[in-house]
Amino acid sequence: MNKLFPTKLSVLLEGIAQVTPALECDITSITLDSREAKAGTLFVALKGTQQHGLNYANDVAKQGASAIVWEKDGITESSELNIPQFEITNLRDFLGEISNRFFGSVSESLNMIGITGTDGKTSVSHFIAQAMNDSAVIGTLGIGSLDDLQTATHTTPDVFSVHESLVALKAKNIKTVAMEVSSHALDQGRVAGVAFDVAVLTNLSRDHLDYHKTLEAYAEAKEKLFDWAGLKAIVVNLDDKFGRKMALKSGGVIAYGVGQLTDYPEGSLVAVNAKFTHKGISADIHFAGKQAKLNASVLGRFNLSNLLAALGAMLALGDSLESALARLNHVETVAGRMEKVADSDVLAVVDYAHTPNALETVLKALREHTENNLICVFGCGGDRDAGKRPMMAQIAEANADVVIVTDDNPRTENPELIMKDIVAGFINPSAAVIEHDRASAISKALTQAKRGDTVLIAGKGHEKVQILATGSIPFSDREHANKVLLELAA
Ligand SMILES: CC(=O)N[C@H]1[C@@H](OP(=O)(O)OP(=O)(O)OC[C@H]2O[C@@H](n3ccc(=O)[nH]c3=O)[C@H](O)[C@@H]2O)O[C@H](CO)[C@@H](O)[C@@H]1O[C@H](C)C(=O)N[C@@H](C)C(=O)N[C@H](CCC(=O)O)C(=O)O
Ligand SMILES: Nc1ncnc2c1ncn2[C@@H]1O[C@H](COP(=O)(O)OP(=O)(O)OP(=O)(O)O)[C@@H](O)[C@H]1O
Ligand SMILES: N[C@H](CCC[C@H](N)C(=O)O)C(=O)O
Ligand SMILES: [Mg+2]
Repeated sequence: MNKLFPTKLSVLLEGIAQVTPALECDITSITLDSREAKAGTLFVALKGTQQHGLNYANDVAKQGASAIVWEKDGITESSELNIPQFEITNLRDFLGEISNRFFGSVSESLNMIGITGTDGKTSVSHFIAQAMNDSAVIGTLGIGSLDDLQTATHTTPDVFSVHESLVALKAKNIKTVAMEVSSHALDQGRVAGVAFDVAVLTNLSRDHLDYHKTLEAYAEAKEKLFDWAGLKAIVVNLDDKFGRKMALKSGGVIAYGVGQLTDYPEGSLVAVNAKFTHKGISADIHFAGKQAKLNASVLGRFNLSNLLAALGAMLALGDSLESALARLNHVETVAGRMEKVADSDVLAVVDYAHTPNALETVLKALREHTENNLICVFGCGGDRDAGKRPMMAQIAEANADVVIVTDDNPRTENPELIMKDIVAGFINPSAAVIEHDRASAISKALTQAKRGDTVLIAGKGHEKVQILATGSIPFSDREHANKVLLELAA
């Protein structure tokens, strides 16, 4: 970010590193990425999972950067440079402070809702943003108010981009930010220094073990959000084991669930008499002795849980049950989440289920909307947790009548080997159809579907590209399915 008024290096690093008058300079931008460094930049070199940012010290110096701070982690010395450089032990611990000094602690003047959980973060954040005035999201589908979303490369951007985005949102008169906080982000300090008011947990199940290695480490990363300094409230899912654990935290807990009122502690946010039709979801909502009606036109049992999470966050920020529900009742399907493709005799749904839990939840939810056969097209991403591949196969086999396995962003991995991992999970591998080409797989599913059947196209949701080792090629599940359905109808 380029600032009109620079910050002195000594101010940015006060108490973190000694900046002598000889080393003093004006900082006008700050980055973790050497490629963005230029005159006036403070380059913050961290040790990552692949390499150390300090490898790029010479580059940033040549690019005219003003100073470097580097994380002293396994590296004992850097090369001679013509710009000031400071080695700092535990540099990651200071990222929040540095961000707030540079960007001006803007999150303190916003209603900040942090949403974490394995599945449902995007859905909950978008439900909140649809229902609240002057709101914005930061997450998988982009950054900004919903009518002005700027695409993002990550669910949670790096720490300086997060703070920079908050400054931009504040300048656009945004008052509430519903922000997805991934486990990677919590582990890497990408939300350091953000003053969250409300922390929301949707659920916790298996994902990202390529990165976190164990479920315990994954859960520990998620838990950080519920111990955040300054939180006013936490909103947690009592239908989830980890949610029940988080509900034991002290202070301002809004705990939600779907079922009978008597199943939950007094004062919980509970949806009873839930009904699911092809038009949507209805339920009676109880909270702290009050009752109101929910009537929303989104599909899938799990979305009732997501709506409760959104409602809980709105209540935590001071909304009344009646007024929050009046607005939540108008929410629309979130792009690529349980999204009906087109009106036809066949219910074709595009959904972003890319974890075992999501796939099972979505297949079970769709079974409630299906008269005859449930056909499932899915694949698994390359360069991502390989352990979930056989699990997803097992779930597809158990919950769908027909399974077609296809490619889903193989990235740098060999699609044949990803397929092999998936197929290993089937009890009866010969019953599954293998079709690497995603367009052909979707065509096969829709062509064989008959009236009363449902086709689930899982894994890529809103995505507009297929990521291959050779680069990305344009591909949209929704567009392709729509085209096939139109051809079949002609
Ligand atoms: C595993 C992971 O999360 N990696 C992220 C992390 O990289 P890293 O710290 O391991 O960095 P590295 O590649 O070892 O490089 C070390 C340092 O050198 C710097 N560098 C690197 C190259 C260069 O030319 N110049 C340079 O300065 C990097 O900025 C970094 O600070 O920090 C980088 C900069 O912020 C991220 O781009 C990168 O995301 C990678 C590409 C990624 O794929 N991340 C995914 C798994 C991810 O973050 N997903 C989550 C969750 C998704 C969800 O479930 O919703 C997300 O929030 O999106
Ligand atoms: N509450 C839920 N419980 C179980 N599965 C869910 C829930 N909400 C959504 N899903 C499933 O997860 C998929 C992804 O939903 P969503 O994009 O909201 O999650 P996310 O947590 O943001 O995912 P990502 O980690 O990719 O950012 C949905 O398409 C659906 O299949
Ligand atoms: N945010 C998730 C998205 C996965 C989407 C799926 N299509 C895949 O590529 O695995 C991740 O980065 O793990
Ligand atoms: Mg998301």
